Amino acid sequence: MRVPFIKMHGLGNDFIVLDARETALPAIPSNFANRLADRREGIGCDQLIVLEPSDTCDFRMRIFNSDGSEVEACGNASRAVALLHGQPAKVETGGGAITLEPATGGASVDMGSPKFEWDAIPLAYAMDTANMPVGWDMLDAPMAVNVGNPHVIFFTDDADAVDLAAIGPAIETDPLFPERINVNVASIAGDNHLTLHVWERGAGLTRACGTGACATAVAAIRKGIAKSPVTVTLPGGDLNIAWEQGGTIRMTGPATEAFRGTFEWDDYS
Ligand SMILES: N[C@@H](CCC[C@H](N)C(=O)O)C(=O)O
Repeated sequence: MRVPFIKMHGLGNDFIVLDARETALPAIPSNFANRLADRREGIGCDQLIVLEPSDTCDFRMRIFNSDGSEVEACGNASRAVALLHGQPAKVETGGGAITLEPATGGASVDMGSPKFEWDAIPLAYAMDTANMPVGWDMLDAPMAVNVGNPHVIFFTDDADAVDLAAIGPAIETDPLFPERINVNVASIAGDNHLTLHVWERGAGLTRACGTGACATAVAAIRKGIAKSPVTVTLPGGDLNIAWEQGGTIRMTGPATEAFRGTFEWDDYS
C-alpha cells in the first residue's frame, strides 16, 4: 500500500505528517516511527505526526519520537499542523486539547496550562519543582514544568557552552524521571529574551523544541527573571511565548511545508 506523507518543519525541527483524518491507516506498528525517521534508510525526521479523527475535538494529533516512543505533545508540530489545516482548530493530543490559529508563515497555538506539581511532571519522588535539589556535572538546581510533556530546565550563564550532547542522555534517562524527560539548557540573552538548547526525550538534539521553549519561558517567568511575552532563541530561530500566572501558554512562530511524497507501508512495518 502506498501512503502519502507531508514533510514539514518548525524552525528546523522536522516531521513526517501522515493525514489519516479521512482515510484510515492500519495500526501503527512498533518500530514504524524509528524506521521512517531514519535519516539514511528512511525519509528522516525528528518526529512522526499522525492525524486521526477525534470524538472530542476537530481532530487528533498523535506524536512519535524518532526512537519510536509515542508522546503527548509537540509544539513545533502543532504549528506545522495548523499551517496544513489552514483554519482555526481544536486538537486532541495525549497532553490535552490545544487550539491552533494559523497565521502568515506559521501559527499561534494555545498550548494549555503548565503543571508544576512533582507528580504531574512526573518525578520519582516529592520535591520543589521551582528549585530542585539535584545536579549533573556543571548543571544543577533545575526547575521542572509539564506543558503536556515533561521538561527539566537549567538556567546557566552561557547555554551555548554546555555540551548537551554529552550530558543530555544521562539526564533524560535518570531514574528521577520515570517517563524520561526533555532537557532544556537556557541563559538570559536580554530583557525577556532567552537562549535555549534542548536535548529532546526520544529524539536527541534538535534545532528547536516548541514545548521546550514554552516550558523554559514559563520557568523563567516563574523564577522572576523574565516577563511575558518572552522571545526564545533556539538554534533554528525564534519563538514568542506568552504566559501569565494561572493562564494558558500561547506559542507563536513559523512553520514550513518542505515537500510531499509517498512511501510503501510494508517497507516500514
Ligand atoms: N519537538 C517537539 C517535542 C517532541 C516530543 C518530545 N521529544 C517528548 O518526548 O516529549 C516540540 O517542538 O515540542
